[in-house]
Amino acid sequence: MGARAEVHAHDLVIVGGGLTGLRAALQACRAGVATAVVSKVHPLRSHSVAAQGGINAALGNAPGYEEDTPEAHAFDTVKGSDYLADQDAVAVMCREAPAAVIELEHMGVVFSRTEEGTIAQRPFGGAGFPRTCYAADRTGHTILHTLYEQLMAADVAFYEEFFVTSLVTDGGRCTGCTALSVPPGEVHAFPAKAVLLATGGFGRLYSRSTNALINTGDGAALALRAGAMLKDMEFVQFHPTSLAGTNILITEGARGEGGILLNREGERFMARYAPHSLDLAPRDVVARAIETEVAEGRGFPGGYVHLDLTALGAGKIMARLPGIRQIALDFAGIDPVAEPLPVQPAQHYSMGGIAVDDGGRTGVPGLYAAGECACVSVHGANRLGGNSLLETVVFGRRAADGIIDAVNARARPDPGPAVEAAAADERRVAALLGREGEEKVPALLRDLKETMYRSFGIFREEQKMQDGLSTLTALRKHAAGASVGDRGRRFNQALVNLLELEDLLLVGETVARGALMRRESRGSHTRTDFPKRDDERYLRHTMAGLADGKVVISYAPVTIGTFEPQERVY
Ligand SMILES: Cc1cc2nc3c(=O)[nH]c(=O)nc-3n(C[C@H](O)[C@H](O)[C@H](O)COP(=O)(O)OP(=O)(O)OC[C@H]3O[C@@H](n4cnc5c(N)ncnc54)[C@H](O)[C@@H]3O)c2cc1C
Repeated sequence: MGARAEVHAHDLVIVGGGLTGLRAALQACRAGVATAVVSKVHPLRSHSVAAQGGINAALGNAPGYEEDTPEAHAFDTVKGSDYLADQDAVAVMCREAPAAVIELEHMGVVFSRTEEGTIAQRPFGGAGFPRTCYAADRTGHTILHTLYEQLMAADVAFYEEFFVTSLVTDGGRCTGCTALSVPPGEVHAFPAKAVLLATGGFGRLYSRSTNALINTGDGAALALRAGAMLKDMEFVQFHPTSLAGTNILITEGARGEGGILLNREGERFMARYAPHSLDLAPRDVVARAIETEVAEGRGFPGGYVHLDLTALGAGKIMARLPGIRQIALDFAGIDPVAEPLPVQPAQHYSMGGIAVDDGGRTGVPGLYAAGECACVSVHGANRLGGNSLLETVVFGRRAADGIIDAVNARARPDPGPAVEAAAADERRVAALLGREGEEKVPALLRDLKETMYRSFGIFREEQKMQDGLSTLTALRKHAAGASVGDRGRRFNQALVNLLELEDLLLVGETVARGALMRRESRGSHTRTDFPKRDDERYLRHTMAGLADGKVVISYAPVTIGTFEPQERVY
């Protein structure tokens, strides 16, 4: 080592090759912006590929539900968010949804069809209409492959297996990033006029998660260290139905198609929690209900309830939920055509993220963010299923549109600061590889995840959270001396895991501090010691920033539009 870092200069560097990153890249390339996509895995292995149930748009294609509108979609979204979403951002997303879905169809996404041949739509939780467009139960896979195909014909540079380690700032402006090329184990410099973070969520902060192993909140940590703010980090979604034990997702589409939840007594218990919406209440409501059934002894030993799809029949399951059937067969040895599935809640989605406006701008000039790593605030305290895929394509495109204008007006930055940052990260990598500490990364990671699940899970309470925060502080100290084990440079996954652990610890602290300071229950943030929503004190966004290396919490107003906050009843 010691040689000068390799330098890759572009107008725009997009960090992340999921749906957000690819949709943004397509837009930027088509406008002639020299664009790079940097991703720690091959883009088609991005977590978006696992999305199952569908993408929302008020197309009104379901027979009998033709009167669906973007306004109805916006209302459901705002109510689902427990009124914490910014209503101007929600209006943008819902208004642009039909065109975004039709655009995907025109690119080649093979959506499932109605009898009439239009895009089929299924009911999803918290939605007043069947609004979720789907490709069986492989919607993310289908869309991601289509966007990737489109990009094969565009002039974009892909850097795969590059782990972004730092954002570069020069005079307060973001002028690129540095990334560890994992195969040789070298840090490269990426000077750029703009950087768009599209790094996905931080699900792997929790011991029970439906997320891919790569979802470690790197983007949020990078942004925070570069001076950007994070927003509403305490709002973490737990999906009600993951396969018990493995926590692989069983899509909400399974209930949308008619699946029902039963406790050990064979009771359709959702009738007690959401008498009108039943199994299709929003996720926060259903996850709490399952957790309560289990806690009160009406679950099955091992902590789960049943999701019964048998009434759907083999034909419907094969046509609409083939992936779910295969998952159940492969990972539980159960055929849902004949038997109910054991399900339990698991962490699923990060509502909070890097604070941005509806053009993806963070507070740091030149730095943008979109998709699950960002918080434009369309999900508030609880996301509705099907709205995340929508967010990726709508706000991925919008961020790119803003960036195109911005980069066209600027000259390329001096690459010097990026080169210096790469050299600094190279020294850091060498130091990490040389550490002799006793602490091992896998054990620290396990403690962190279990702490988060125990202290900042579905039900939260002051003392448990204080204990959790103390453990996080201790874990940060231990991690500062942890050794990597493998000292080699090539494909050093243990090194990547240590870098991810550092990011998760920082992100975890923002979740913890936000949760402790929000003394109310709203959406996914349920405090047993403060069970009511408190609009007077907490109808506001939690903002987390870094000052002298410490997480500092402040608050920002919520944008209310036509929908006045009301009690949520389902
Ligand atoms: C199992 C499952 C099913 C889902 N189903 C649905 C659904 O049906 N409908 C719906 O609306 N939502 C669904 N969601 C949510 C939705 O899939 C995600 O929110 C969305 O796909 C996120 O897309 P993204 O582009 O923002 O991030 P991702 O797809 O997670 O992509 C992140 C990218 O960032 C890269 N990256 C991260 N860190 C770094 C780093 N340090 N350096 C370089 N690259 C980095 C990764 O390599 C990856 O390419 C589901 C989620 C799960 C877990």
